[in-house]
Amino acid sequence: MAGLLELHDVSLSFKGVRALNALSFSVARGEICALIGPNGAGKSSLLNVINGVYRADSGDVVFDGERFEAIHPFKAAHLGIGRTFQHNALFRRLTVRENVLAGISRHGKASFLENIFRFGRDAEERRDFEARSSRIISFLGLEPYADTVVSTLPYGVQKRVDLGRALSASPKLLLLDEPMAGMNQDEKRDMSRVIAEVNRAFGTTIVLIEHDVGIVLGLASHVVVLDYGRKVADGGPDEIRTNPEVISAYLGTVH
Ligand SMILES: Nc1ncnc2c1ncn2[C@@H]1O[C@H](COP(=O)(O)OP(=O)(O)OP(=O)(O)O)[C@@H](O)[C@H]1O
Repeated sequence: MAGLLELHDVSLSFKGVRALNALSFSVARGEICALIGPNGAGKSSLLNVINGVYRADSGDVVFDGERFEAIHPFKAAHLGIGRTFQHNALFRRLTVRENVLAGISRHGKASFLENIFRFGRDAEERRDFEARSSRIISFLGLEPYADTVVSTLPYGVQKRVDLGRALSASPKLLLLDEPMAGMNQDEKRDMSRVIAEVNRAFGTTIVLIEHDVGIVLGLASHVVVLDYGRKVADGGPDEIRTNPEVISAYLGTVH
């Protein structure tokens, strides 16, 4: 069966630096796929090609049966590709609820400001958005912070808010760029549990970048290992865990 996301021979260079080199793999509907590999391997560049921030030099991307060589990020979002960034894409002076509402509003008739400040054309739509944002906030365990300004929250909580913002648009595919970066082990375990719950409860297909291999092998059902823009391994966590080349080159000792 065709994957929700398929990459065919995707290459991308920056002034002679090959960020992605004829990369092909497929992400099945409903799976959690982790991208791992050393710094500079091409992981973020790949997410940027998938959601249209970068245009591949060659190759193509097929998302949900639709093939594209280049896509605008707004179109990607409209097709159902959601995204978080290494550095959160949050409105730092707005509250958690307002940030989640902002993610939803992008897909509505009323403007973001109309929804935030509760004026505007479509009261029914606004009530629906507010109910959806409350459900997401509750699902992510963010209720205690719902009316708190984002910039005052601990980093780990902000990462969860960013996940809520991306989730609010009900994406089919969620791209998470280092959702656990800068977290301690307890925060990572919490975030990992939340990501698994999102995947299970909403059936959202997830592609994530994470450096902590222990966390990745416990969370992902599919792991793609990159180095210098090339794919060096592609399989289930057990396959990756026991791949001698992967262990010696990228993972070190895995427990
Ligand atoms: N906008 C850019 N301009 C120039 N070079 C870039 C740009 N983005 C990425 N690169 C280069 O492309 C290569 C792949 O970078 P990329 O950020 O995709 O790797 P990564 O695996 O995400 O690394 P990290 O784990 O450090 O985030 C690197 O050599 C990087 O320097």
